[in-house]
Amino acid sequence: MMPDLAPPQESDGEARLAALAVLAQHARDLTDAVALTDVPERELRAVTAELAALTDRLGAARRTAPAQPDIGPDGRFRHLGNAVVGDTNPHALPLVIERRPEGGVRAGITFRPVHEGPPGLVHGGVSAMILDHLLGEAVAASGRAAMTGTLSLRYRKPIPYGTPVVGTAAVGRTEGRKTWVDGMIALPDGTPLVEATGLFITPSQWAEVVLGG
Ligand SMILES: CCCCC/C=C\C/C=C\C/C=C\C/C=C\CCCC(=O)SCCNC(=O)CCNC(=O)[C@H](O)C(C)(C)COP(=O)(O)OP(=O)(O)OC[C@H]1O[C@@H](n2cnc3c(N)ncnc32)[C@H](O)[C@@H]1OP(=O)(O)O
Repeated sequence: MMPDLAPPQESDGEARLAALAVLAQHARDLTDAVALTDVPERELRAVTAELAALTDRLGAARRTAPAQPDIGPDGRFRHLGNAVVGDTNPHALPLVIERRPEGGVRAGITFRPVHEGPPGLVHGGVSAMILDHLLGEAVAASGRAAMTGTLSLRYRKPIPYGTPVVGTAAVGRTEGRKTWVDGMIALPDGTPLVEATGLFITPSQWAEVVLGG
């Protein structure tokens, strides 16, 4: 059995979810502003007090988990609370993933200063997270659903933040519940920056629905 999609919470009207997505975007902008601010200490303390009050207001009604996967108004699977693609998750870039007509997936990515690893460059763990997700989406685009079993990365060149790069992934081969997937993050001219290969496993409990037995 596949995990059931969560029944929508009564308060999850589309207008509220759209408002939450706007709030999440402001929270992303806030994290960038925090990472880059150079205002004096007194101003930092004043902003901190205002933020603490806002955190309390949002916490007045609090769930135990972010938005769970559901089917959006366009009839497509979505996961608004996901750390990579979730519109209502401030941690998400959020990545917008297209399915390519020739197979596989593609996403334009612009990393931000909050993704800093080596000075001035993107953290390798952040690019690994993005590639993990892209590989998983390529598996889903091929008509399967699976979890990462192994993920192997080759960091060829550092990724600059602030400049657009491109992520791609496509399924290589399948064998029973196993799906091998390759992907990369590259410059727009195709120069590879990080290459990934992963083995994704369809959990035995999902196999009947996903693979027909
Ligand atoms: C993640 C999606 C959730 C949403 C689901 C709903 C709908 C899906 C639709 C769309 C989704 C769209 C996009 C998804 C996007 C992103 C994906 C993000 C991916 C992640 O971020 S996901 C988190 C990290 N991931 C884990 O948290 C996995 C933890 N783990 C487990 O949950 C189990 O461990 C599991 C399921 C891996 C296997 O469990 P199992 O019981 O089903 O399989 P079993 O043990 O029977 O092994 C069968 C054969 O696979 C081999 N095998 C097993 N495990 C292996 C491994 N790790 N490496 C190499 N080979 C392995 C065995 O050696 C055997 O091989 P053999 O048959 O040859 O002997």
